[in-house]
Amino acid sequence: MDSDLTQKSISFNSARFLISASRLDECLPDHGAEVAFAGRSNAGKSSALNAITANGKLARTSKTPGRTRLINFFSLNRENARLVDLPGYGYAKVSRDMKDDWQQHLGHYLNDRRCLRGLVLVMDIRHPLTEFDQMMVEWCEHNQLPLMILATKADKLKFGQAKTSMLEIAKKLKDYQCVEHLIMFSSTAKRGVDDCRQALANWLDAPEN
Ligand SMILES: Nc1nc2c(ncn2[C@@H]2O[C@H](COP(=O)(O)OP(=O)(O)OP(=O)(O)O)[C@@H](O)[C@H]2O)c(=O)[nH]1
Ligand SMILES: [Mg+2]
Repeated sequence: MDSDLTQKSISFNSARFLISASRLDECLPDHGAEVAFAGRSNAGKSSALNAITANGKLARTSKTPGRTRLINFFSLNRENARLVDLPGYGYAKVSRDMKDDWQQHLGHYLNDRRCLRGLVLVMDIRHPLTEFDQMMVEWCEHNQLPLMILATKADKLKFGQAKTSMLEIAKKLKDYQCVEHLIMFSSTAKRGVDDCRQALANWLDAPEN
């Protein structure tokens, strides 16, 4: 029988917390399909995950940057399909050592995780494409990893301003093959959630390469 027909369609509402890891060797076995959420501290990664899974309590969010300090894994209704909330980068208030430590573990995860199917790069629509964001885009391009950009907190701008910002982001990214989706997003207003879910389901459904 065609295995695609036997696969359950992915339901994001069924997401559950699995484990937290501070290092690559604490992560779950590298099987199945994962999509990770990366971005600056306070950009809105955990909030985006909560909007996508329609579960406000799934990933912890905070007004204070640096809330997510571990790599958090969330299961979906399909065995071995997972969403991953990564610690934010660029948080200035932690010590240099701690910062290096995180970045190293993040680097290990991104470089070595074979089941990673795509990266969701979350950026505040009012401060898009920071230096670190650009590094992530370059990294995805270099590693041929599909990239989805969520320009979030769109509710903080008037619609016209948000549109202009999207056009500017699109212009800056037009030469990157890795950018598969650029979505105007708001966790608060639930904008872009359906488009994001659709794109995530396609990545998680794709056969292993
Ligand atoms: N208005 C508005 N606020 C948002 C939105 N998304 C997130 N926020 C707020 O932004 C702050 C940071 O959100 P988080 O989701 O915790 O950010 P994060 O990227 O996970 O941060 P770290 O875990 O520190 O890396 C919180 O106060 C959220 O309520 C949004 O779409 N609209
Ligand atoms: Mg977070």
